[in-house]
Amino acid sequence: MIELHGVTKRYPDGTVAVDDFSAQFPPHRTTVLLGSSGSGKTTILRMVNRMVEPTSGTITIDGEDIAGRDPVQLRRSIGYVMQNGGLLPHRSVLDNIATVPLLNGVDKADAHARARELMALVGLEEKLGRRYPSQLSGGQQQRVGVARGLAADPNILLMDEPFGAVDPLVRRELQDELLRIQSTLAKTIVFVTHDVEEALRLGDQVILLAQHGHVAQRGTGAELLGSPADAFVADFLGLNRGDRTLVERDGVLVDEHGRAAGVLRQAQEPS
Ligand SMILES: Nc1ncnc2c1ncn2[C@@H]1O[C@H](COP(=O)(O)OP(=O)(O)OP(=O)(O)O)[C@@H](O)[C@H]1O
Repeated sequence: MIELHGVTKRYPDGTVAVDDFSAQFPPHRTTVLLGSSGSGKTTILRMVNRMVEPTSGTITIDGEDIAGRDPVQLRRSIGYVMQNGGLLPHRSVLDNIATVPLLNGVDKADAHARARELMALVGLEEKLGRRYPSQLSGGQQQRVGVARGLAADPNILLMDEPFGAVDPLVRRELQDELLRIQSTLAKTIVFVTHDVEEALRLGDQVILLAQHGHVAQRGTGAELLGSPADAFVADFLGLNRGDRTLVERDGVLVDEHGRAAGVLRQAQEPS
């Protein structure tokens, strides 16, 4: 369990990105931080692996305050996937995936063998392993990013708008792939997005943020849709927008004409 208690981040220029944020990210579940640009999602995510240090407040992982952990060791123990993959341009796909195991001292042959397994897991053909990132499509690069995040077999995977830069069809494929992977690996995932549909599809828990990391509402997607806390939440979720009223029916979002407008993630036990 990842727990944040009264966490505030004030950047050196005085910007209060996150103000008194508290939350729990339960194990083996996907928590989505949903919010518009500048609401503090990335800052919250990066405080979990100490890429950003909180100004005040406490973050614990399984009850242990991470302020007492070695930051480099902590960072390497947590998977991190960022928008555009964040791949190293002059390293092959295999080397990119193997980055953290290699840093951890795993020998190259073993690290590459593991990288090849992960390529299969995320749906990449083995022959792509010798290519450089620029020789891949955007969707393939994102798959490499996911494989790299999983390479050290972390319990926790932080994902920062990982599918934001690809077209809607590929985005949907990548979401499906993540759901499939998560149904077997059952990692503790924290996933940042500003896309409502993506949040509803992927999140076991959705935390909708207003500015400064203020929690507008948290719950399952169905809870947010079924009883939005206020006008901001309803508006953000696209409920009651003009002539469009979306309701949830058996896990599917439908409009007033009964047309499907999206799919909700069903809470399920990982197998
Ligand atoms: N290094 C920094 N120095 C100063 N201000 C920062 C820094 N990083 C982020 N901010 C500010 O903190 C606030 C929250 O930013 P953050 O990137 O956490 O939001 P976000 O919700 O992830 O946004 P986006 O979806 O655009 O990535 C914004 O006002 C941003 O300008």
